[in-house]
Amino acid sequence: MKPINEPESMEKEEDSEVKSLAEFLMTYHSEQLHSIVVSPDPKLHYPLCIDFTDLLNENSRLAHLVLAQPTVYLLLFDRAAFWAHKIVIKGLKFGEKGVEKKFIHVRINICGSPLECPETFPSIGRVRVKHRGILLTLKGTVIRSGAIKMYEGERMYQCRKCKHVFPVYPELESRNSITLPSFCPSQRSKSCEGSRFDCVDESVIRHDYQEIKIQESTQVLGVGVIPRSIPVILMDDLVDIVKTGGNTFKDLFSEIATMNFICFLSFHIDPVLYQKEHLISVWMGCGELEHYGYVFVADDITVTGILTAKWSPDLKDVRSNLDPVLIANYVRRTNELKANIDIPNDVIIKFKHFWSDFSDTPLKGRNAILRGICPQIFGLFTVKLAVALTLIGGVQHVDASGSKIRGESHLLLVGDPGTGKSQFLKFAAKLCNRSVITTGLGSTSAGLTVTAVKDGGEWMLEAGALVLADGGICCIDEFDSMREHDRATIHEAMEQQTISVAKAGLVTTLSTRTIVFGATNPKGQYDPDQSLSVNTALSGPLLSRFDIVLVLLDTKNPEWDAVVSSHILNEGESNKEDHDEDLGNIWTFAMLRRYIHFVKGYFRPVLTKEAEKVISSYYQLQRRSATYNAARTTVRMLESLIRLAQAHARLMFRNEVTRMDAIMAILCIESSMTTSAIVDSVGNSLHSNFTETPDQEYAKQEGLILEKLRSFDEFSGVNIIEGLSR
Ligand SMILES: Nc1ncnc2c1ncn2[C@@H]1O[C@H](COP(=O)(O)OP(=O)(O)OP(=O)(O)O)[C@@H](O)[C@H]1O
Ligand SMILES: [Zn+2]
Repeated sequence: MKPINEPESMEKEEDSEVKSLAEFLMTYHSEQLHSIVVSPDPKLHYPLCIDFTDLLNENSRLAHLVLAQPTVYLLLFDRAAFWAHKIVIKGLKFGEKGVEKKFIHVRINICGSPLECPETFPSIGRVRVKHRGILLTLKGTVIRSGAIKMYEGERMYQCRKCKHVFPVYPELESRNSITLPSFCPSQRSKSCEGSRFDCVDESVIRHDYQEIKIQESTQVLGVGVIPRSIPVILMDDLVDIVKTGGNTFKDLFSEIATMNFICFLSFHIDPVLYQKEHLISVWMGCGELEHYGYVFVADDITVTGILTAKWSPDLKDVRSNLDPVLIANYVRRTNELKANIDIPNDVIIKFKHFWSDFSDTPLKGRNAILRGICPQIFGLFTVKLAVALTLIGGVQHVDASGSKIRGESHLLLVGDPGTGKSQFLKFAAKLCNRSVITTGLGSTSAGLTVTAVKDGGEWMLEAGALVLADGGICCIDEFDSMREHDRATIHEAMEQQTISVAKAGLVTTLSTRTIVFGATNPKGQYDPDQSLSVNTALSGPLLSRFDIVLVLLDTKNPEWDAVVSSHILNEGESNKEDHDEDLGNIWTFAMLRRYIHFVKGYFRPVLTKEAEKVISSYYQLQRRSATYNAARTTVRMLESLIRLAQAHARLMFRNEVTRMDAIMAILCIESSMTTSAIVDSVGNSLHSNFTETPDQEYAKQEGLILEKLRSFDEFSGVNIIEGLSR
């Protein structure tokens, strides 16, 4: 049985389009064709990726036809690829073995082409009927992934009268029904008029099939706009290409297949056993998955495909709708791309020059950077330092017992209304390349963590804010308003950075390597005599997951009010406080974003002995001091001190954690304690301001802290953090 792509003969078919497309492929993609030809397996579906820009340059007429009539021209392109690979087989060098393939799919990458325009690249919420049938590109985060199924695609029919054989394609819109032509499509000179056709045995082509759902990123929406989502159909080599709460299933299955596990990966409710070389849907409890180190990430993807529509399933008492759906032709995962904010060399040289200018007054240089954080907010030095350290974070490592200690810090602002919390949340979200801004209740039904939803009779997992922000930051306003079920799962999400799910038969583990930046108002009037738990209605264990908790009390402070009001009123003239203008010009938002990204990726600071001694003494002092707050003086505090000290070293553009970094980490923790153990001046972070001589100020603070630690006899004691900070 010749495969569907096989034109009877290029000459007879007079199919000049196929010929031109085949020539284009031979010119631009001979290596891909060659590697397809020498691959051994004739039954697999092979992708052949082309750049739309090349096609546009080579043959703009054809490029526009592919854009306007992709349903026809993508099929012609596949036939052209099939034809071209046969030519390559004929042209193989002596001794090279080529295997004829049945399925080659041309995949169109529009990246960098003029197609990246609103017309052909709208946001998901702007998709309309006018986009139906053209080659469309959408961008979003994978929030759901359905079971992997088999789909009966094209098949051959034969005319009873003239024996002409022709392909018939099922229509997705009408639930893959087959519509036969009313008359024989044979184009022989004498038309046949036949109207009765038989399906040719064994001619049905079956495809791997998977349905996912992508949601537009909340970052590109205005505040309060509901993120839209759209189903996407993946077929053949595109199945499993994205991860949503699931590693690339292929690696997972091939590993399990070799282990001959017959269990069912809980994503697929209807276990379907494919042949070994395809996929074995397998049961697998999350324990085993986690045991094999499979934790999961929601992918940001760009999908190019054909927009069509599909009737929703017939469900009792539920109206059937014609839902838009995108049939994917090409999928590009962009999280890795997004992760690499481009930092040209000349910018790195600027960073180095900046620090060489401040080699004598390093904290003055640091404060110039901190002033770039939320410049519209006056003062709040402690908050700006905490935001910077939280965004930069520490170094993830594995401790002596083999468990992973997170590198990401978490920050909570507890403040009266109007103290600038939301401004900091929004600014921090913009500084990160991957961020989700939400409220404690969560902006979708999935809330903060994850939820199981029934879609077309099939259970799926829908990722919540923390899963969608994996690898970035999740800014949560009204943190205390989260749902009960989120309160339970967020503990694991913030510390172990995973969410174990066991809902509706779905058992898996999702990854949440996310910075959590929360903001909440105190419960009623903040009572300094009460613990943080009482003032925030957040449990001690949940509070202990935050490296820093800053309290912003709008206590009446006349000179502070005068300074802030004059700052706000003069905002129009100069957006900078009175300090060196050119410093403000260096640390623009873009430079700050690049700096944070650079120091986070470039430095892996290790604690010096001095820093270890200061941190371990402070921790032991805390454990013994009368005012210590049990909920916050746990080993977690020790890990926080190390993370913050490492983050401060990175902020200072250094690869080792000095005593200064350790003391800065202590000052941050002290600010969190509200009732400080050793530094009296902290407490209400709202009125912390930048000083003109930070280096001199620091020398005083350092003396004070070391004095307290020295008086504490453990200062020369056993160093308890040896090995913690590797
Ligand atoms: N120190 C400050 N300097 C300049 N502007 C400030 C300062 N503090 C607050 N503001 C201004 O007050 C307004 C309120 O800020 P914001 O909305 O962030 O407060 P909030 O703490 O989030 O309030 P709520 O708790 O009600 O959400 C903003 O316009 C902000 O710019
Ligand atoms: Zn016929």
